[in-house]
Amino acid sequence: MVTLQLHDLGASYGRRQVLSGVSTPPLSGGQLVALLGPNAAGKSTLFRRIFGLLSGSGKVCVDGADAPRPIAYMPQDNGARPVLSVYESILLARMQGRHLRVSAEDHVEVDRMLELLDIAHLRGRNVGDLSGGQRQMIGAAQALVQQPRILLMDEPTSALDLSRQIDLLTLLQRLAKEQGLLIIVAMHDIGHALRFADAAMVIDRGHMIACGPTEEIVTPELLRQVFEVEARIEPCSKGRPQLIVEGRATGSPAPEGR
Ligand SMILES: Nc1ncnc2c1ncn2[C@@H]1O[C@H](COP(=O)(O)OP(=O)(O)OP(=O)(O)O)[C@@H](O)[C@H]1O
Repeated sequence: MVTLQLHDLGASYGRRQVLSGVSTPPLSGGQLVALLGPNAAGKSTLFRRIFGLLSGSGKVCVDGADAPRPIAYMPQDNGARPVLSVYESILLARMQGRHLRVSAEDHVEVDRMLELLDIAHLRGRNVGDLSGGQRQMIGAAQALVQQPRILLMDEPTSALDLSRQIDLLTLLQRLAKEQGLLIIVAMHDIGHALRFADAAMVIDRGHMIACGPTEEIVTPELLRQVFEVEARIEPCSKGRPQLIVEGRATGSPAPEGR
């Protein structure tokens, strides 16, 4: 089973230090982890640092990953070329870091991904002509088709309607369990984190505040301190934890720089 552990990670843009001292316990495959934090906390920067797009201090340790590209990254903005068809853009993502010739298996995998994400009807469309939500689904397909052991997804549901948000997070939860993947999803919807994520990592102003089982980490105190809201967590009629937000915490003006 794959494991990922972060040791004292730092990252800067020019002279501006954005992440520092970010460490985690070993995070093993088979789970969906929510990466939580307010705007500008450093979530995207942490993904770029783990994926190797940014250098910096500290170490990213990956064990037991036997895939051609062990880590895949779905950025917030899908960089797919607008002139390519959906099929071509997913195939191109599949070929990154692999052999040069497209095999029958590569085509089978692209078709499988189109079915899995329920986007087969878009296969011939130009990426540039798609809606924001449709493009987001293509981004998810581009990441999954690489068959990584670790998947970093930056707000993959932000443009999706509610039923598609649930469908995608349910699918990711299932893939993590069935295939032993470690899937880390940056998200702003703490209710979704409570419902779908086995564990949560919370960062604020570039520092790791907490990392562990979601229900232990996401508490009213943390929501007040980090997210500046008064909220309760109660079981819904099906027994699942549910977030009830009362309002903004009083006496806690947003810190500068956010
Ligand atoms: N390319 C860049 N150059 C300079 N500063 C950057 C760059 N990208 C991000 N930053 C800064 O780094 C800090 C962290 O940004 P980052 O995008 O990692 O936050 P985030 O937690 O993903 O935010 P959000 O939830 O708003 O997407 C912010 O202050 C941001 O302005």
